Amino acid sequence: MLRRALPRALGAVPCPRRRCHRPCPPRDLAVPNAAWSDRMRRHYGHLLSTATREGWTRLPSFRRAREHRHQVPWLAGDSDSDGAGDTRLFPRAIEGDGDGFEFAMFLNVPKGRLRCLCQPGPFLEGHPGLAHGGAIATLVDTSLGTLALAVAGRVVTANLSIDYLAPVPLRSVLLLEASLQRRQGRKLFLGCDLRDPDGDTLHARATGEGHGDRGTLGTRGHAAHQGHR
Ligand SMILES: CCCCCCCCCCCC(=O)SCCNC(=O)CCNC(=O)[C@H](O)C(C)(C)COP(=O)(O)OP(=O)(O)OC[C@H]1O[C@@H](n2cnc3c(N)ncnc32)[C@H](O)[C@@H]1OP(=O)(O)O
Repeated sequence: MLRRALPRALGAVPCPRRRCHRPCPPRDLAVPNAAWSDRMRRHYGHLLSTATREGWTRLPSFRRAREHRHQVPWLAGDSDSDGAGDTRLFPRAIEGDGDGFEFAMFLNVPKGRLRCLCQPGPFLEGHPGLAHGGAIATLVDTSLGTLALAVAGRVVTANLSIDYLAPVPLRSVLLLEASLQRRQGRKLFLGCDLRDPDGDTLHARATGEGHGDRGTLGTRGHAAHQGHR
């Protein structure tokens, strides 16, 4: 008891690495939690109702890449070498609700589009009170990567270019709208805008290039995402 009370009395903060090692079923993290702001919840509700009406798919999101294998069998690479290790999908590496990336993605494969609603948390700080450019790049890469995987199967990011146009305050709400622009052989060209969904602010604009394995750019991703909601 003294061991717990003493650090508290000395003002110690809880360790941010709150890691759970107990075996438990994968938890879908792309749903509202107590750390989501009212704005985040409102936009999520709107996207969800639009999704149902207009044929978009809400993507579940898990802590580990392996937990996505039923959706995206080619996501985790060719090796099982990480099988026994304690790995995390990078944007899900921060465990406290609201501390890192809170996001939910909606996909429309026939239209070649993806929307990612996001609330960057306080552990993504760059300049005081603002999101780090690398955190924004992570959001962009994850969104473009997810869209590329969905439409084309096994793809890796070959190139990413981001124009940072306006700073992103921590805990703000952002809407990233991504689209597949064109295909050229094994190459996919994608782009996205990152905006304040309630205002005029365009925070970032990015383009990315995904490259597929020889012979894999086809309709595998499309088939894998059919009927997944
Ligand atoms: C629901 C899901 C939830 C889960 C969602 C999780 C989503 C996660 C998404 C994460 C995405 C990532 O971070 S992926 C990780 C980061 N990316 C990587 O590690 C990729 C590492 N790089 C590579 O593997 C390779 O370099 C490739 C595949 C990109 C290229 O290899 P290659 O195909 O053998 O290359 P090569 O024959 O030399 O060149 C082929 C053509 O590509 C061009 N080319 C080669 N490299 C590049 C380049 N970097 N940028 C532009 N163009 C390039 C060449 O000029 C040539 O053009 P031409 O002469 O034909 O015109």
